[in-house]
Amino acid sequence: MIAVTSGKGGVGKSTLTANLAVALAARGLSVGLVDADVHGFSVPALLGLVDEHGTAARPTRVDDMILPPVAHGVKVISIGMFVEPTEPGGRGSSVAVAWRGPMLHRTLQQFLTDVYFGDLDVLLVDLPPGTGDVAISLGQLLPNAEVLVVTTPQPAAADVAERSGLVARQTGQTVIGVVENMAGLAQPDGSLLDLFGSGGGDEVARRLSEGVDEPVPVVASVPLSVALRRGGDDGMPVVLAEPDDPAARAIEQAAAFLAGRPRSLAGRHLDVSVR
Ligand SMILES: Nc1ncnc2c1ncn2[C@@H]1O[C@H](COP(=O)(O)OP(=O)(O)OP(=O)(O)O)[C@@H](O)[C@H]1O
Repeated sequence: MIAVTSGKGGVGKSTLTANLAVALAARGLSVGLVDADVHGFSVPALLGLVDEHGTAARPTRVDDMILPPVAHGVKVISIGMFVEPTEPGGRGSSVAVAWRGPMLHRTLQQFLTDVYFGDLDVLLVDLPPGTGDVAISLGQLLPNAEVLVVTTPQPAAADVAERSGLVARQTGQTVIGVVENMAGLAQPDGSLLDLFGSGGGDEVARRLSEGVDEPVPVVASVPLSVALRRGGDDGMPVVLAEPDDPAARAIEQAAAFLAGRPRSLAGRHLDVSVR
């Protein structure tokens, strides 16, 4: 169980989580993905699970069980699969979900207990940005989760990203790595354009390594990439659509790190602590 978090929105957390899930599935792992970004769910669209009307694929119900749709080998569940889009032709996330803490907590709990994922090697959870209700709920529901922190290279973003890692740690979760996204864009002349500065990933990793036994590494630095953005818009993740793109390679590096960790949810109950 790996939760992906970020200090603030728009840093590419959902895009990276979707690509990581697909990259892990392509390695032959059995992968589930929970889109817990209930206010800004975008995972169904990123994985091509939204039709031309903006309606996300529906899970199948069998008695009390919810069977998640499968996209590119990944079993996916999202709040976007349970609501109607407000704008025809929207991408699903235009639905305003104005839920407060207890409702979010119950939804997350239901996603983790009633959705039948079968035997999984990895379950990725896309958290909403920040340190709010859902992050804390997840910490309570899944105290054993491991956490990846996504940040941009901007040094100013390091504070909020660090805080999201610290909140995870306070609820007993383990921060296993930092992914830097939106790093330098390669120019035709070979130089790098550091649109969002540089060093943010290293800085967050350094701070989160303070006072813990195992240092927190930067597991990948993913450059700005038109192909990555396009893959998200098309519902065809860049790791499949354009695997030689530098962003796809960086995501593969993060996937290799995750795949190499000793983990198996196979045959294990998810260890959800219901309160
Ligand atoms: N490396 C990148 N290069 C170019 N565009 C990117 C990159 N990473 C993400 N993007 C684009 O940035 C936008 C925000 O990405 P995304 O929705 O994944 O962010 P997020 O952190 O999940 O945001 P939120 O949590 O607020 O929903 C998207 O349009 C996505 O295509």
